[in-house]
Amino acid sequence: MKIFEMMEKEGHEQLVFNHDKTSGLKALIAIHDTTLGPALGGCRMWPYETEEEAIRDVLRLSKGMTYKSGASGCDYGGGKSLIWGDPKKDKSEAMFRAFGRYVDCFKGRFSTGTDVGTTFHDFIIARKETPHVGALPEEYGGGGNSSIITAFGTWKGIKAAASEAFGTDSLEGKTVSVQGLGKVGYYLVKHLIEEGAKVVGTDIVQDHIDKVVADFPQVTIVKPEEIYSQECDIFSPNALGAIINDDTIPQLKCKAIAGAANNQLAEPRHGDIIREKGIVYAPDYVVNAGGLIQVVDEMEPGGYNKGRAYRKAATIYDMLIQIFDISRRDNVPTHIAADKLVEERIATIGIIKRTKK
Ligand SMILES: NC(=O)c1ccc[n+]([C@@H]2O[C@H](COP(=O)([O-])OP(=O)(O)OC[C@H]3O[C@@H](n4cnc5c(N)ncnc54)[C@H](O)[C@@H]3O)[C@@H](O)[C@H]2O)c1
Repeated sequence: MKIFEMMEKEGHEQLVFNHDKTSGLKALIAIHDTTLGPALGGCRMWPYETEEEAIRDVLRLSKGMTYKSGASGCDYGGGKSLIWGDPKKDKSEAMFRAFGRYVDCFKGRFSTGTDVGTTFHDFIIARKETPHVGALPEEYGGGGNSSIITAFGTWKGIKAAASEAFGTDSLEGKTVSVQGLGKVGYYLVKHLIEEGAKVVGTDIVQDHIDKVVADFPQVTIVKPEEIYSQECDIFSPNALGAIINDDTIPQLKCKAIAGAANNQLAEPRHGDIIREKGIVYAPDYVVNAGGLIQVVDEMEPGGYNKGRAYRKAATIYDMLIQIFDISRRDNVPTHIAADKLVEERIATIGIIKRTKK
């Protein structure tokens, strides 16, 4: 494995190995690009089989964060941290304090928070050693449950997709099929119903379905495998990744896709195929940026401000409108247009920063 070659190819700035003998901490911190601002990215804890697998993952995820931060309009770059271990049995106070001290060495050049395998409890501990952690509960100055703002941003994303597909962003009378009625799905359904949309929903957990139906009895529930073929205007994936694939695309009857689930396209070519079918795709990492916007707001001087965070999350709509314009301008699918938007932003802001020096 040639680490420098990999970093050069993908444009990474830094990869730092952190080890603490007392707690057994083995952590990697990757910084991809800091042109727009300090790097931001969650901390994943996972029992990787090999060191190589962990390095590849942290480099890949940190690059993804450059695009996610850039598309959210925030002045942050991309980074990621990773603790090599089993989140079920390897965690300790000492481990997260040691991790916090390593994060602190970056002096704000990198900030982190929860991801797969870590929870806010871990970062309440790390916070004792560094201020550069976010995604904290309200009583610790954070924004609390990020699913609520993610659902708000997703609703704005659905409206932007509707505007592109139907020439109006009103969802009144439109049918939206929602896959996944979990933490984000529940609050998304609330926004949709309040706007007068017809909602078709599905989940694999009966308790999650029951909660939605109890509060919004007008929602029609279908079996999980039936969600793709629903007669609807918009399909909103809020459960799993890779659900836009060779099996599901022929079933789709929608005119737009917009949802919070990460990595919805099984492969990039599926973005081209849905475009050819005339379906507007709102890129997932733009639609689901609400949680990231909340974490960024926690880092503002004076701390988290809910009104400001929601105003910022509402601009997910404007970002998507720009992406649809680039898609038309350059005749490319929207997932490519989203990457272009970020790359153009990095190029122009990079020049402005040089001019000011
Ligand atoms: N919560 C956030 O702030 C946030 C931020 C960015 C992205 N996301 C992404 O949004 C998606 C939803 O996040 P969440 O926090 O609501 O997670 P969640 O686990 O609370 O909800 C996911 C729901 O999908 C259901 N589900 C799983 N497999 C399914 C299937 N085959 N068919 C139908 N339903 C199925 C689950 O039972 C669950 O109710 C995830 O992909 C997540 O990565 C979430």
